[in-house]
Amino acid sequence: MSLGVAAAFGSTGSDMPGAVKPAVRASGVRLAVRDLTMCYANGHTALRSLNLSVNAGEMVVVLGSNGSGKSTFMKCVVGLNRPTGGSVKVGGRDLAALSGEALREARLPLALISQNANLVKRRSVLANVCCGALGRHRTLMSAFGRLPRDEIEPAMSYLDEVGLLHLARQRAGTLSGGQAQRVAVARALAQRPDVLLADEPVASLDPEAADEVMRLLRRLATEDGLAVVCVLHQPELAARYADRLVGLRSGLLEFDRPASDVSSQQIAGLYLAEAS
Ligand SMILES: Nc1ncnc2c1ncn2[C@@H]1O[C@H](COP(=O)(O)OP(=O)(O)OP(=O)(O)O)[C@@H](O)[C@H]1O
Repeated sequence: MSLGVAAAFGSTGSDMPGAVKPAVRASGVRLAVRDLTMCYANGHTALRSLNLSVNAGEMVVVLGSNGSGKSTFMKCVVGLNRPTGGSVKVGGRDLAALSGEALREARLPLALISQNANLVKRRSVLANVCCGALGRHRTLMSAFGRLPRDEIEPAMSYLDEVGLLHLARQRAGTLSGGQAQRVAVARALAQRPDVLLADEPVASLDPEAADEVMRLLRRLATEDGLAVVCVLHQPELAARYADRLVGLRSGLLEFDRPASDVSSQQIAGLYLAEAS
């Protein structure tokens, strides 16, 4: 808990009631994808027997050209697409085998950040972050328009975590693109996930803002023990921040290796091969 949050609550920090410090997660596999296959209704197979494991504290970046299956992969993992084969295990439960309330509950440890921050522009930054907690408090949906009181203090600490505590009371519609994306990260943290999925989180950001968001994701993996899976179209950012690079081509896993072992030729080949 930073002095900033402590000051906002007139406290010295650790003695604050209900203070939330992001827990450093125990090590171990957080996401285990086995033989993941997705064949769309039109007969197009977008993923072919994909295998991927992500540990706590690890940051994996998925690369691949347009149409290689990156978004399909993310949607299958988070349960927005029902895979036609394979398993997606989170916390020991196979999301691919669940539906309805059981799926909703089982995917609570997963948080997704998209290309657009999708904030409610007319509401405050703080209110937007609190919204991330709604999945854990379903009855709060009925109190729409009011901040869940118990979640305000943690939300402030998540804002502090992304370096935007000073903007807590500002309307979300006034933020820059980079700030909005960092608020989206704070909103994801309010969900208290074990696995953070980021689908092209820097696509609409300038290089400086993109770097800031990537640094943040890296820190959440290293310091808070989150398992981070990020889809990027910027190989140079991927090489700079990821522990592992995963290359997709036509729905197939082309490589899954430590970032330092992947050559620029291999990355270039990923895109050239897809085009041919
Ligand atoms: N709902 C759908 N029905 C049929 N085919 C689909 C559907 N969604 C995606 N596809 C196809 O599946 C393949 C993979 O698409 P996907 O969106 O996962 O690729 P991507 O790697 O995320 O691409 P991009 O980098 O352009 O976002 C593409 O050929 C796409 O046309």
